[in-house]
Amino acid sequence: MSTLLEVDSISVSFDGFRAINNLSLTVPDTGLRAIIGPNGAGKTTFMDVVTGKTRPDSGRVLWGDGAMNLVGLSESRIARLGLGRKFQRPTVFEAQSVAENLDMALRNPRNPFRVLFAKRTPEDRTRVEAIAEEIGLVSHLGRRAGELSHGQKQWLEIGMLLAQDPRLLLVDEPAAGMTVGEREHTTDLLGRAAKTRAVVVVEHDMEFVRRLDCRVTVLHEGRVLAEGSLDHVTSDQDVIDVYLGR
Ligand SMILES: Nc1ncnc2c1ncn2[C@@H]1O[C@H](COP(=O)(O)OP(=O)(O)OP(=O)(O)O)[C@@H](O)[C@H]1O
Repeated sequence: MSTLLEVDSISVSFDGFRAINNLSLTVPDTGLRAIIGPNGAGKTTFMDVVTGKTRPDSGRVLWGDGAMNLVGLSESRIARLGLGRKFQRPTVFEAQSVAENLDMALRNPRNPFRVLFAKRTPEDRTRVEAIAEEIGLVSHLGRRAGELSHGQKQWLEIGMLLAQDPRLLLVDEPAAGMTVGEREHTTDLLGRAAKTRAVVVVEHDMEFVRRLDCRVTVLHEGRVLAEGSLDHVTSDQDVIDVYLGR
């Protein structure tokens, strides 16, 4: 395993308030990582910096074998390098079928001419089915996305990101609003996706993080408070104090 992403000493201030304070962390090229932290810990700002939405005041975000610095690159350029971001709310094309949503995602990113001129090839169809299988929606391929449950829409959107074959998938609170069964399915799905790429899950829900069974980074006031297994970080006195609001 080698390092895919290295966040090196980044700081972000909003009107003099330090949302991220000299934060450093590394993400290997495969496997799951959870980032947790109380409200205002800087989780969203962290994702915004990595994806190019927010430019840090200082620090570097290094990517891939060549340690390319992503700071200053546009969001679309960073996405094309292989960084996919799943926002909290599902954004799928509700009027289109599950298959059409996956198909569009498959054709969309790298080559716009392909989207304009290409017919759907047998390979595309096979790939759509493989992704539907992976996200557990193979029996729903013909359904309109708008008819899916909240959890199914989230899986579809994850599938649309997987169609673009990202090297890193950043997922914001995937378990929010899901039933227990949907959460289990989501854990399995993310675990499978992380076998061949890095998956970083930003989450509030400790139970969900426990099921992910992965290394956890706890953020607080814009810095890393603790890192390790969930058992390790939840027995850390600083983490206990922060979570109990002491
Ligand atoms: N655009 C902004 N302008 C001013 N302050 C901001 C801005 N964005 C974030 N902040 C502040 O920076 C801090 C970190 O916010 P951030 O949204 O990154 O935390 P978070 O861990 O994602 O919190 P939550 O779990 O509530 O979403 C907070 O105190 C927040 O109020």
